[in-house]
Amino acid sequence: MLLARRLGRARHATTIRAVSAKDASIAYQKEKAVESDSCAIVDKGTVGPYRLRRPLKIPLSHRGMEVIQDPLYNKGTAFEPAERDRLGLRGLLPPKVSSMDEQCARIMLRLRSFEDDIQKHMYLSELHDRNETLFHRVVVRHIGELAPLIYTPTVGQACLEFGHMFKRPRGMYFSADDIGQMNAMVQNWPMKDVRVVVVTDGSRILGLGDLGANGMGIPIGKLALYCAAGGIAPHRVLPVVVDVGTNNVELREDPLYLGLKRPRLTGAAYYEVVDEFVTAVLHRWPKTLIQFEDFESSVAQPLLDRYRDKILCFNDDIQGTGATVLAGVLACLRQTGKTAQDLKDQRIVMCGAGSAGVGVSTVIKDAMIAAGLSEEEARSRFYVLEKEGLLAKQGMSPADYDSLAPEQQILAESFDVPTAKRGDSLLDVIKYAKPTMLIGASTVAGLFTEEVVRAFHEGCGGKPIIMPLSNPTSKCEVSASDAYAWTNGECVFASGSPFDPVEYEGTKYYPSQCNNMFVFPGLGLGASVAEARVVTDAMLRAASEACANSVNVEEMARGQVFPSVDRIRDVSLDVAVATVESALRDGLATREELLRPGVDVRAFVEAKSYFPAYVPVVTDPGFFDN
Ligand SMILES: NC(=O)c1ccc[n+]([C@@H]2O[C@H](COP(=O)([O-])OP(=O)(O)OC[C@H]3O[C@@H](n4cnc5c(N)ncnc54)[C@H](O)[C@@H]3O)[C@@H](O)[C@H]2O)c1
Ligand SMILES: O=C(O)C[C@H](O)C(=O)O
Ligand SMILES: [Mg+2]
Repeated sequence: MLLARRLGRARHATTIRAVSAKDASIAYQKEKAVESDSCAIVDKGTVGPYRLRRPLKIPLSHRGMEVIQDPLYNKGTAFEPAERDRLGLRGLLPPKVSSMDEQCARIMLRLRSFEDDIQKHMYLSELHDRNETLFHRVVVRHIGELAPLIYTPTVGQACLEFGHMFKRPRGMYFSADDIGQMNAMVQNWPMKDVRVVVVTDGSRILGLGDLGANGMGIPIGKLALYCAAGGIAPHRVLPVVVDVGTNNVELREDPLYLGLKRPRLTGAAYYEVVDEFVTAVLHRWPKTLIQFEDFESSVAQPLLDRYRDKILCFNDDIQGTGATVLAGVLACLRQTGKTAQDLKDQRIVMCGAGSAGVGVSTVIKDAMIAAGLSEEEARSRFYVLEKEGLLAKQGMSPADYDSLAPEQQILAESFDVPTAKRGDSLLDVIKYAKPTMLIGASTVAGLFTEEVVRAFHEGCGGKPIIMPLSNPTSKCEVSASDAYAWTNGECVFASGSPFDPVEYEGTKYYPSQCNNMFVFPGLGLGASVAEARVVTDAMLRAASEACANSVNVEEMARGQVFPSVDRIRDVSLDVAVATVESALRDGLATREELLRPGVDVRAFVEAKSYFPAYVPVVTDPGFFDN
């Protein structure tokens, strides 16, 4: 809490409402209804009237308390009588055997009794540490309600307070002090078949800056979505922090900080650590997908360039976000009866020239070229701003221009308003460029002021599209209620962090959430199931189109350009199938079963995706073969 106070936040009071027997009964009935309404459990072992559930094997030595204390095997009060005898659990649990419905009801009842989101986050992470199957089942059932608690925006607060709230470790830490040891260290992870690694160096955690080793909350949150939304089994995921120090002086001075208390490594020494980590991971798990997450911009693109053609990896903030925003843009065109070809007519003001701003602009620019524009024409439709105003070669010193990354140089070179110059303000750019889309990846809360939004609306000549992508909510460029009010309810609004529906002058508006959560779980599932060699732009484009097409009729009618988060599991399946099909088309899938003629890709991906359900637990010496 010390850090939270230093950063100006109030200490969280734990407020819990009392729960009665009547509340418990209502909660249980609701759980049963949710199950029959929306969760058709695919029990892959069901044959006629017999339920043959493939057992989960655990080491012979695992008995009694050890089973209860292992979150991958624990079922808590749901262990059946025969299992209680078989595993030495009799007497270690209360006599009543709970159903999963009852357990879910208990969790939700307790969760809803907390008033504070960070308390809810902690309660869920304790469940995660105690019973993974139940955690993921609750998340799958209540994803719309729980995603903002286990992921953005609450995960941002959890990272800020990580060192102070720390209870037990999850994932692995590879630090600069481990150089030379990493190949041995990976052997310490107990799971044999890791398929997805999400790694951060903690240097740019959401819009909160350098949080060092406290950034671990991000890979944990992303991988929770991989399991619940993407259908990757929990024993196949690994959250990682590569700790090369932190430039956050407050953290270095905090006695409770858990990472290396020294300035970040840079240059060759930095890349040496990341290279050793990547090599070690792939040495033990050659089929693993590595997702780079929340690396600050000066290393994000160089790391991507270093690995993208050699190993199965992607950078979520550059590529995942690019694919996601393009999906939103394609859905906006669909909303107004247009097609991808009409991308040609868009003019875009992007606030932010970091990984997200440049990644998104590059992806949309390439889509414009695919729609028929020349490279030069497509470039000229983008006005990218940074802290110092418009990023433009004109008006920039040659030295400053040379210091830009190549992707930034491309976006700074030509404009369809030729008088555009370095440092022009957002308001000026809006007035002369008359964009059709205003996107924020600046980390600056309130950047889209009333004056800016009204000028944008006036000049855009149609429905203004506003996408404030910065996370968490405290960094968002404009709130949904302000955006609707300042455009007389006419805008299409899609933000990185979620907003509740807005009532404006008697009409209800449904903001969309434009977050890479709609792409990375499905992209990762698809790339992993296909055992793809690499992640290509074509796979990302296919993922993007699948996401755009998954917005259903009701969502379209409500003005949404992204699906509701409640449907993220279905969307991820569509994205995964599109990813696999793209990999197959380009000869990049190596999974043998997928290479057979006439294979039903959707059925295959569905069959491979994890659904959290209890299966019988048996002891077996072949434990690691699961
Ligand atoms: N919604 C999503 O899916 C998603 C995905 C990735 C990133 N993001 C969010 O986008 C934000 C940016 O991420 P990043 O990695 O690019 O960060 P970054 O720190 O690398 O980049 C921020 C950029 O904003 C610019 N900036 C600062 N003040 C500005 C101002 N007043 N006007 C215009 N530009 C300004 C900076 O110069 C810099 O170029 C973060 O908040 C992140 O959480 C959202
Ligand atoms: O983590 C998110 O919510 C999206 C994105 O990856 C980000 O860094 O903001
Ligand atoms: Mg990120």
